Amino acid sequence: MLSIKDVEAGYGLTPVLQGVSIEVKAGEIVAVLGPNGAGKSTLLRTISGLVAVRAGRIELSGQPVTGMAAHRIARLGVAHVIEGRGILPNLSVKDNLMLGSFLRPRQKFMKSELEGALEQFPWMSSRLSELGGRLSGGQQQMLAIARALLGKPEVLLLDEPSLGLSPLMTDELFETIEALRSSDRAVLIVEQQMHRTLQVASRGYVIQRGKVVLEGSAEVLRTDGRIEKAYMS
Ligand SMILES: Nc1ncnc2c1ncn2[C@@H]1O[C@H](COP(=O)(O)OP(=O)(O)OP(=O)(O)O)[C@@H](O)[C@H]1O
Repeated sequence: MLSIKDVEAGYGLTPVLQGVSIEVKAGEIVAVLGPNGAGKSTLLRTISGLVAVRAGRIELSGQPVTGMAAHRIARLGVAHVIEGRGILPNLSVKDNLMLGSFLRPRQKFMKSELEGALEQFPWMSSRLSELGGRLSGGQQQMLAIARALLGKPEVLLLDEPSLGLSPLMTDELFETIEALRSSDRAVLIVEQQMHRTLQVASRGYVIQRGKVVLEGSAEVLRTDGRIEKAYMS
């Protein structure tokens, strides 16, 4: 579904990703872990076209998207829930949700789609007319995810969704993420909460200084002491 091969990317003169290769198949939740500044967010930004690819290639369901503009990549089915939620605080919850369907201009925003989203996030039903900015941090994060899902993405990129959430909201968020597993969607999640993430992911990659230093099944990574080392050094 999503294939990243030998990708290099960075900002100005600073190289960040240095030959990163990652695969995410449909139906998988794959974790990207690693210390602060390793390049995890840069990896997601490179996939969604917000940061330019300097070398290597990115394919989406076999189609090359390397160097494509971000809006085209989004249209091909990549939804990026950026770090820090990114909802529009002055729009209602419903309007925020409706923005999720803008990628499919020829289709009307179906009532049934909204109902589908609300089934997944039942608490939203009673808050549809409230301003997004009045929701708690965790609820805003769920709203950002619900909005991304309304675009019916093939690939969902989640950047540190638990950042700043209370332990209770974090529990709820991880339950939501686990429920995102579906046979036709690939999810790539960047998280600091290593153990929690490896409970919902099937596989993971550990990035250190812009390189993949460890990869494997979540089960193996959970018990691999090298993962802690990668965080320390
Ligand atoms: N917009 C930017 N301009 C210049 N350098 C940047 C920019 N964004 C990130 N960097 C640098 O790129 C490197 C990788 O940052 P990135 O945010 O991808 O790391 P990360 O692994 O996601 O870490 P964190 O968990 O702290 O967000 C860091 O050295 C960071 O300072």
